[in-house]
Amino acid sequence: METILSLKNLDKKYGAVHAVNNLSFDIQKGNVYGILGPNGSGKSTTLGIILNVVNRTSGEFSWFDGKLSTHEALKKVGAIIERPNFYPYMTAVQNLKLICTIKGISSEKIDEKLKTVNLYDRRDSKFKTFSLGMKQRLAIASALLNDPEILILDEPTNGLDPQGIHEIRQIIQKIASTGTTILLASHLLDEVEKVCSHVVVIRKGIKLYSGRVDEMTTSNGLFELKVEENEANLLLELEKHPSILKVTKEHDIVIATLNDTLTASEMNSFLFKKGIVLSHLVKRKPSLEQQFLDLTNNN
Ligand SMILES: Nc1ncnc2c1ncn2[C@@H]1O[C@H](COP(=O)(O)OP(=O)(O)OP(=O)(O)O)[C@@H](O)[C@H]1O
Repeated sequence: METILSLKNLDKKYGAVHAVNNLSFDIQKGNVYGILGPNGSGKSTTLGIILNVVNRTSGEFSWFDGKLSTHEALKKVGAIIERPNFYPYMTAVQNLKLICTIKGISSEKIDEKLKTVNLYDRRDSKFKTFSLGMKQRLAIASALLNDPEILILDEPTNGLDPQGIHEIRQIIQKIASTGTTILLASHLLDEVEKVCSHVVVIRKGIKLYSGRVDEMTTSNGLFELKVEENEANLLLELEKHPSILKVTKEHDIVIATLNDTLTASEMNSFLFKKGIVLSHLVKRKPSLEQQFLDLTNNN
């Protein structure tokens, strides 16, 4: 697997504020990564360091297995880390042409990138007529003009309405499906869950977890159960089962949290043999939100 970016023991202090604390992780080609953390956890600072706009205090980072200097590597990176400045009285196409001229890149990809972000029909409209969501989509088009290996976005849906958020997330998924690696910073669990395959969870600059979103905890999940009669017997049998860590109640539903793997049919058949007939049985994984809270609490 090709490593696009590698961070090793990266550290950044702003005076007494330890914004990034000994942070290490790798970004592999073709995945969608989220840096997830609450406000002030060091996400923007981390992105600033790898894009050479913030100086690190210590530690290392290397692009493309260290084969290229950071300056050369950044030509293969598309990034939006601030609200971009476009000219309000120029059209979408005119703005993108100007960016191509400034960056010294060919303007032949402008139409293709406008199509990617669903702005082709509005290509000749002035920037000042665009909604916030359209402005953000034009920014993404501008970051794609050089066909980057990796697209970096800082809080890409901040300030947008639900429709705008949905559009941006769809576009990110579309870009990822063409093989472009993506790294986005977000404080929204929901966003990372919907868009990313991998996540680096940070709090106060410290990494709490990095890995696949769907393997964020080793939790075995839980069962929701209900019986029409003799609930006391159900509780008793569940408490005796070796794969069950704890038994609690939420309204009229019994929750059995697992400490080992157990399928719904195994659970059903175990209880049936004990003479217990269930009226409700659902197996659930804890939500990402719960997993995130568990991680931050445990650390
Ligand atoms: N230029 C700066 N000077 C001093 N402190 C800074 C500076 N930039 C960031 N910080 C501090 O570093 C910490 C991390 O900030 P950073 O912006 O990287 O976090 P973040 O996770 O991106 O948060 P947000 O989503 O709110 O931008 C915060 O405590 C912040 O106040």
